[in-house]
Amino acid sequence: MTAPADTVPPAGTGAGLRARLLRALSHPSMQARAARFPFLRRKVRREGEALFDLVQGFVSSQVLLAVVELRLCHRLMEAPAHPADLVATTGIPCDRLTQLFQAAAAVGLLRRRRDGLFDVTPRGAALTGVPGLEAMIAHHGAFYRDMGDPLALLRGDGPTELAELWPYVFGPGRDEDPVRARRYSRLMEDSQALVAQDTLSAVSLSGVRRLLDVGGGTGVFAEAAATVTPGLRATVFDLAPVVDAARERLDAGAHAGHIETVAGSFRSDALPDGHDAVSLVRVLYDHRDDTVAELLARVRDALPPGGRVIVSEPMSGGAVPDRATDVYFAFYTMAMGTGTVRSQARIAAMLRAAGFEKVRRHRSGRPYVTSVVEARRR
Ligand SMILES: C[S@@+](CC[C@H](N)C(=O)[O-])C[C@H]1O[C@@H](n2cnc3c(N)ncnc32)[C@H](O)[C@@H]1O
Repeated sequence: MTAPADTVPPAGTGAGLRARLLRALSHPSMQARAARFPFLRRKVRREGEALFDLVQGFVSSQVLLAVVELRLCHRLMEAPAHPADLVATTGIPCDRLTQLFQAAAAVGLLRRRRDGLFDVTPRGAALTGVPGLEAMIAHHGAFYRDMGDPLALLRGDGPTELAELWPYVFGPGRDEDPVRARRYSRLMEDSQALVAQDTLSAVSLSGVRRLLDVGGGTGVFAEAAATVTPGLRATVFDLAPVVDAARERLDAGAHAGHIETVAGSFRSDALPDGHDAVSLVRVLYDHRDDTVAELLARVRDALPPGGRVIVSEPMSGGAVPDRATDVYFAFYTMAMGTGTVRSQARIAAMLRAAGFEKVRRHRSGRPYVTSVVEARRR
C-alpha cells in the first residue's frame, strides 16, 4: 500500500526524506531493486525478518506452551534425550515430536547436539527456574482465546475468559469466591518474588516503620519488605478470601509476628490507618480510571502528611512504546475487562490529582517485570 501523495511532506526536509523512504519500502518492486544497493538490501532484509517475526509470534508462543505442558526442559535437564525417547511418555508420534524439538531449538530453548540428542540451553534452564513463569505460560490458553478475535476484543464485544479468571475487577458480588481467589492468588504469588525484588531495589524503605500493602495478595511483598527492612511492621489488606490464604502462608513464614492481615474492599472500606507508607503492587492496572482515582483518594486519607505511596507494576512506555508492556500487558489487562497499562507519567498525574506531591519515577531495568512510581502525601 502506498501513502496518498498529499500526505507526503515536501522533498528536502527530514520528514520528506523519511516519507519517500517509506513509500519506496512499501512498493512491491522495491524488494528486487534493493538487492542492488548494500544499504537498502540490509534494511529491507532486516525489516523482512522483523515482519516475519511478528507473523510467526503466535506459533512460537504455542511451541513454548507445548514445551511447558510436556515439561520438556525439566526432562532434558535430567539428561539429554532423543525425541524417540519421549514418544511413550508423551503419546506424540516421533516425527512430530522431532518437529517440536527442532522448533524449541530454533527459539533457543533447546540445543541440538551433533549426536542427534537434544539438551537444554541456558534459556531453557531459566524457563524452569524463573518463579511463576511456567504457571503464567500455562494459563495463557484463556488469554489467547480472547485474543483470537482482536477486533472483537478492541470493540469490547462479548465476555472474555480472562474476566472470569480475575472476577474481582467487577467488584461486589464477583469478588468473594474463595476457589477462584485461591487460583488467581497462587498465580500472582509465584511471580511476586521477582516483582518484589525489582520494587525493593528501586525504592528504599529505610525510615518506614509501618507499611500497608493494599491488594497485597498472600503477603509475598510484605514479607520481602520485612526481610530487607529491619524493624518494619506490615499490614496486608485484601479481599476476605485472599486474606485467609495470606494468613495461612504468613503463619508458616519467618515474619508472621510482624505482618498483620486485614480483610476488606478498597471500593467500600476505609483503609487501615497508622501506616507511614502504602504500597500498591500490581493493583492499579487491573482497574478503570475512576476506580483508581477513588482508591488513590483512600490511600491519601489513610496516610499522614509526608506519608509515602509506592506504585509498582508493569507500565506503558508512554512516548516510547514498549514491546512487553504496550503489547502484552496492554492486551492482557484489556481482556480482563476493566484494566489498562498506564505510563509512569499518567500514574504520576493521577497521584498529583489525588493529593500527592514529590513524585519520583523509577524506570526498572526489566519493564516487563515492573516499574515504580512513588510520591508523598501533601
Ligand atoms: C493482580 S493481584 C496482585 C497481588 C499482589 N499485590 C501481587 O503483586 O502479587 C491484585 C490484588 O488486588 C486484590 N483486590 C482486588 N480488588 C480488591 C478490592 N476491592 N479490595 C482489596 N483488594 C482487592 C486482589 O484480591 C488481588 O490480590
